[in-house]
Amino acid sequence: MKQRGPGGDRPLSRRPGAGGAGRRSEPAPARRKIDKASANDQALDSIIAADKREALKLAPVSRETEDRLDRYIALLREWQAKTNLVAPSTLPNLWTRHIADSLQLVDLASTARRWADLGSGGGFPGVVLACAMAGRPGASVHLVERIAKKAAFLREAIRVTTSPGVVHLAEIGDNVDRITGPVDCVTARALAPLHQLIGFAEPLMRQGAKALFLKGQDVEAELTEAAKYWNIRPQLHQSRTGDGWVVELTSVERRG
Ligand SMILES: C[S@@+](CC[C@H](N)C(=O)[O-])C[C@H]1O[C@@H](n2cnc3c(N)ncnc32)[C@H](O)[C@@H]1O
Repeated sequence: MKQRGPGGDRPLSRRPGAGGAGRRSEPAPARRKIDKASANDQALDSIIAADKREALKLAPVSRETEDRLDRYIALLREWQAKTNLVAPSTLPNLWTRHIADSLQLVDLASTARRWADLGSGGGFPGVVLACAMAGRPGASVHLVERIAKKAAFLREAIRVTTSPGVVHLAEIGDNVDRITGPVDCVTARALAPLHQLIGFAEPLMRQGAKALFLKGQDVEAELTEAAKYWNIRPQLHQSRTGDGWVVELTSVERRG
């Protein structure tokens, strides 16, 4: 029986580009697209691998933690295709920009085992901290996020990394004082201006938590604003991964 090309009655072997004997065929457009996409994926893979080497120089981790972080990044890249978890422009620098940025907090609270990360989004710093805390006795990382899709991603990330995270799909204001048991350290990145972050974290800080907030270059202006509402004695740590700062607070008191 003769094969028919789609939408016509000419034999397939006679279609233009079908590659008759002695004639070099051009790849069909769909195939060309796939080849280009996979070349792009491979280029991105090697950029990310180089960035990972840089990141692990800035923030070294154990082999076990690295394995967990690899699984997390693989999942994030898979989900990123359908859900915006990080700014697409930061994908080549996932490890330095997001992973190392988050890991630097571990050294600033070396005895902390129980953490709460507010507004976790795609998991920075919360999932990274959970990966780093895995295997430590008594470790837990609470991740608070109000968008259901992101909370679903965070749950999956905690599952695939087998790390001690607890995801709360909730508004911070409604949830933060319902986190059971005391927390040693409360964190947030790219969530809100400092004076609001302090308001979010205050219930946990009253119970003894210290706060580590990842902030950008305009930290001085945010501190000036925060000082209108709060008595604070901030300690500033220059970020290991860029121009930003980590603001450390061990106590806060509402003014007047
Ligand atoms: C800009 S993203 C930053 C995410 C992550 N911390 C990071 O640095 O990549 C802020 C996240 O906080 C969440 N968020 C903002 N306000 C919140 C609130 N009041 N309660 C819970 N989640 C909140 C948003 O849904 C979003 O996912």
